[in-house]
Amino acid sequence: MVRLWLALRRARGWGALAGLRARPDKFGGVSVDLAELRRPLRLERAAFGRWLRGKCRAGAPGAAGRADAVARWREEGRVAIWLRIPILQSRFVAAAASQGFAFHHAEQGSSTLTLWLGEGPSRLPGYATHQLGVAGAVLDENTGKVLVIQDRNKTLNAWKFPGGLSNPGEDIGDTAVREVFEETGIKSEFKSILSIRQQHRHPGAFGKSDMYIICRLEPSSFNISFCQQECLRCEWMDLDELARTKHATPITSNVAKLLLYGYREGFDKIDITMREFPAVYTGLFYKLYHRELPESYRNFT
Ligand SMILES: NC(=O)C1=CN([C@@H]2O[C@H](COP(=O)(O)OP(=O)(O)OC[C@H]3O[C@@H](n4cnc5c(N)ncnc54)[C@H](O)[C@@H]3O)[C@@H](O)[C@H]2O)C=CC1
Ligand SMILES: [Mg+2]
Repeated sequence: MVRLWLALRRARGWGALAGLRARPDKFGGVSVDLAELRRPLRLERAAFGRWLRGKCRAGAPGAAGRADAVARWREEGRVAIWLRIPILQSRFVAAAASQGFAFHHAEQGSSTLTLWLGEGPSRLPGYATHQLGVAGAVLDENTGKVLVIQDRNKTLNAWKFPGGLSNPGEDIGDTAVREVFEETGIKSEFKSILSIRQQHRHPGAFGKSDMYIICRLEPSSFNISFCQQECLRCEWMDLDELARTKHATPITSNVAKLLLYGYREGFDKIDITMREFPAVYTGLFYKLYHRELPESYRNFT
């Protein structure tokens, strides 16, 4: 009899759920990570579905592997369930979806699904809403020339500042400096932010919103060696000419005029500069970007 029970248990994979933990969060939800399954291959998709539905009797008391998972969390007054599923265990996604779970987000190696159990519409925060692109307006103050490119992959060959998408965890200024170097071979240093463009439903952002920041950079090398895959043309152009030409993208045109104003009247008129501070999270720092604040106001108490 015991043998039969064990055989049944093994066949259905219920034992694989033992040891799975439900971790409460400070908002009243619970998180379950299927990466914690000890023998994921032994757990059948249907068995997982039954466990979620609350029709199996697997696992130890107190563990997430006990019966009535969703119903029990609902009774306990949990407001939400976060379910992380490693990509190789993706067969469980459909089982969870049939219980009302929906995708919250996916990373390269896993997806996270959520189910809102609380009163009224879901109050769970969404995932990433924007992609970030950063360009560098590299101005050689000695010659009044600015570095411009034409993209190889665009139908309209308009002049623009070199730039591209930010990598995860990358500072705005670092993206500008890196992209400028990769696309043109020019080395530069971050000075300030000049403009921020927000565009919703951007076709190049998979229909999401796009933030496009243009930074003012100071060059430390001048010999162009541009990337043949990404750029059609690249040159140092008179800032006056860029501000006047019709062959520039509208954003480039506007920012060229702003940069010209700063070049003539003083960059303090246009710069959004950066200061770094320790974050409340131990060991981390953040960067604060704002217009120049006089010393007397910085120390204002
Ligand atoms: N007004 C302006 O001056 C313009 C501003 N932007 C902004 O610049 C930022 C993006 O800059 P980019 O130079 O485009 O990024 P980027 O410099 O990071 O280059 C993107 C690379 O990905 C490749 N790529 C894109 N989609 C692809 C696909 N489906 N398959 C294969 N390869 C693909 C491209 O060919 C390119 O090599 C965005 O924020 C955008 O809004 C873009 C164009 C013009
Ligand atoms: Mg680019």
